[in-house]
Amino acid sequence: MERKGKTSAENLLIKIDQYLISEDYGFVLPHPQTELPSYYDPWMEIASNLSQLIENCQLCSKVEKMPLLSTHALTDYKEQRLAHLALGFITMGYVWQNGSEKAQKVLPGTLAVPFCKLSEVLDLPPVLVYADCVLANWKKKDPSGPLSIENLDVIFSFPGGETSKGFFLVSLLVEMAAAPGIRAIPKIISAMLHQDITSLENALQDVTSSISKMRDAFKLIHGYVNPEVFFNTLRIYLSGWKDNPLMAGGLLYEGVWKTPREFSGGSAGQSSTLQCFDVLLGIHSSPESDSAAAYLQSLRDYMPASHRAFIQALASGPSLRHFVLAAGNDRLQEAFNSCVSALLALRDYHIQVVTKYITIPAGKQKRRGCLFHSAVVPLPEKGTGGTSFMCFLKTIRDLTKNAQLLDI
Ligand code: HEM
Ligand SMILES: Nc1ccc(Cl)cc1-c1cn[nH]n1
Repeated sequence: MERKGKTSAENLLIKIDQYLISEDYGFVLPHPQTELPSYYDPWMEIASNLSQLIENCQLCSKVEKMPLLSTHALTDYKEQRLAHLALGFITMGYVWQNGSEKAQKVLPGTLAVPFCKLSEVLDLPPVLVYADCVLANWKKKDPSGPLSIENLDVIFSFPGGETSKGFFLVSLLVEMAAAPGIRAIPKIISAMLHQDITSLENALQDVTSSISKMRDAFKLIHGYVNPEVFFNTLRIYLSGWKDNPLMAGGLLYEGVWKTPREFSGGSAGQSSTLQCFDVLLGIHSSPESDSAAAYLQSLRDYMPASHRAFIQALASGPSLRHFVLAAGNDRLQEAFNSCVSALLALRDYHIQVVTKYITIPAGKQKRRGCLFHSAVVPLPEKGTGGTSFMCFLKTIRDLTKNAQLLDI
């Protein structure tokens, strides 16, 4: 998709579908494939019945009896994304089926070998990523119906039933709300290159409106995700094995690598949407000096390669911040600051949600005196009860706040 000899700005003016970004769906995979050729039935049967197999303690034996399948028949991109999604769900289910304190440390070769081969083809890590369980894990119930949560379903889910489904579908609707903002980005680049202030102002208003609609979609979380089920069940299955005290050294991928390998768990920090808007607005643009920014930047390795390339092209293009500052135009600066304010409001709202869905249930669990381990988000208490992930979120929030352009 990158054309040699073109500047990154000109590359961005290539239609975004060259980066496998949809005009209508943004980074969401449009109309994901829901079936694989029957040769892959052993994978699809397990992934489609994961919760029941875990509940009946049958997952281990099913995986270990799985035939070693070749990935060669997976030639179409949407087939490959569905297969990575299915193997990702099976892998998380297999590792965490006995709870976070009794993680399986070895992934059987019948799963590890095809998962790693397919991950290499897609340039994704061999772990369930956000692009799997949110962006490629959806279908309409009634194909002629609306893109509403009532008419959407997931392809695969974890234990935690409706909460698992709701968490992925609410995230999907947040991503879909971003589409108008993402398709405004090439218009912004073009307006800067052509010194077109009016078009730039209009495109920035599209970004603001889109981010506001993301927050509206986010509010659905309260009606579809239960805090206790999220905290005690779903969160565990999204856990990774990087810097995870419960899986020191990571997971051994049998038949692939001789030593265990570390990979992070699923996180919306892997969302190309939020990282795009951060780069566009020049938020936390110094990973060398800011560990939170460095952590987020490291998660780009967990994004589809073409989406990662789009963010990199955006980051190496003309600075919107500098353009707006140099223009010395009040209305343009207001339009820029409205984008930042909308993103700040989204992050503030997110922190409120995290308090309801993690901090409060964690406090209840502590008061119940349970041995407390968190896998998906290590929750070491820090000083005055400030946890590392909450400090991380507030750092990113504050970096967003500081991105406002001061009055001319
Ligand atoms: C029950 C709901 C949610 C909880 C408990 C939650 C929790 C967290 C936690 C603990 C982190 C920091 C650690 C990490 O990276 O995993 C985080 C990061 C993040 N979450 Fe969520 N989250 C929730 C829903 C969402 C949704 C629906 C979105 C948007 C689709 C989202 C977007 C993000 C982003 C973009 C980050 C990276 C930090 C940032 O850019 O601000 N979260 N979330
Ligand atoms: N919304 C999400 C959906 C899926 C997965 Cl795997 C993670 C998240 C998330 C949210 N915040 N941090 N991670």
